[in-house]
Amino acid sequence: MIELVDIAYVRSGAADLAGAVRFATDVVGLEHVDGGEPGVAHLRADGRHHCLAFVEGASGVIASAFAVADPGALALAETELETRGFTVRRGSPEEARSRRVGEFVGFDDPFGNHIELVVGQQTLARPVRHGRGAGITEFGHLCLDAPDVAEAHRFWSTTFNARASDWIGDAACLMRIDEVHHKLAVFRGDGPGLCHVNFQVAELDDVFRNWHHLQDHDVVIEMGPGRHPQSGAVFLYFLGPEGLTYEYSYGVRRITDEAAWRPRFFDPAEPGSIDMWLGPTQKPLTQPQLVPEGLRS
Ligand SMILES: CC(C)c1ccc(C(=O)O)c(O)c1O
Ligand SMILES: [Fe+2]
Repeated sequence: MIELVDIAYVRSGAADLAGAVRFATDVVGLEHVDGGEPGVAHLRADGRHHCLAFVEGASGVIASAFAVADPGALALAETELETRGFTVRRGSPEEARSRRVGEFVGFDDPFGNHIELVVGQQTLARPVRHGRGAGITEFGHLCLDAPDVAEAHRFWSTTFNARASDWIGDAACLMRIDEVHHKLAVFRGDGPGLCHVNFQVAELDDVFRNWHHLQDHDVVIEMGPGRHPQSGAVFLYFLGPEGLTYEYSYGVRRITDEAAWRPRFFDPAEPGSIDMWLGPTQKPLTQPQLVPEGLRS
């Protein structure tokens, strides 16, 4: 069993690199950390050097990365994945530099999502210079697509230390690797992909202020503001360039009594199972079946 200690970053292709960076800073509120690396832009939300990297090229996710504890744990993870039949590739020193990590390995999960395991992700001591005062405090979670959510859970919970916190039928599984209700989610999709990246904000007011800001700037709101019954967080999903969906959320649950927590099963057809406030979906999050019938717009 490989122990993931945190999420690290998402690396994504951007056909219009400047446009993707402009949106991530001026609209989302991330910091552009100028690394002087042509064709690569690093975006920062918290102490991590970056949690999102755009690489000039075809749009779409390149890798989703998780941290393991140390180089010994990474070497063991490499062996374990190979024993389980995965083809694992060690990143070159140059690739590691671009990711601001000490070392990393990459492999494809059973559905074709490219995953990187990293050690020594760089921390920046200075405060985040937010592109806009959106209230972002942290890179909250990443959500992958997979055609079979139960199978994806089996993979993440047997190969790794991920535990199901809650299920939304066979449409989604929310998994924790520490006390936070989920840092990894899997959402049913036709194939592999990145469903969304989540950023936590400091206050409830930030969600609503951001909602107005996004509307004022003609950003496509995909869902929200609403409240997820799973994590209890107030959320807002919106669409950025390159097809990347962002989520702001406030107030995610922490599971502090590990032994007492039992995953719950929410029926996606039941009103309120995604949004306790029963809000409409302006643009469905890829999968219309997630939105209860009658609430679909
Ligand atoms: C609809 C998606 C998969 C979802 C569901 C619930 C939560 C939450 O409880 O916070 C999310 O963050 C989601 O992205
Ligand atoms: Fe989410």
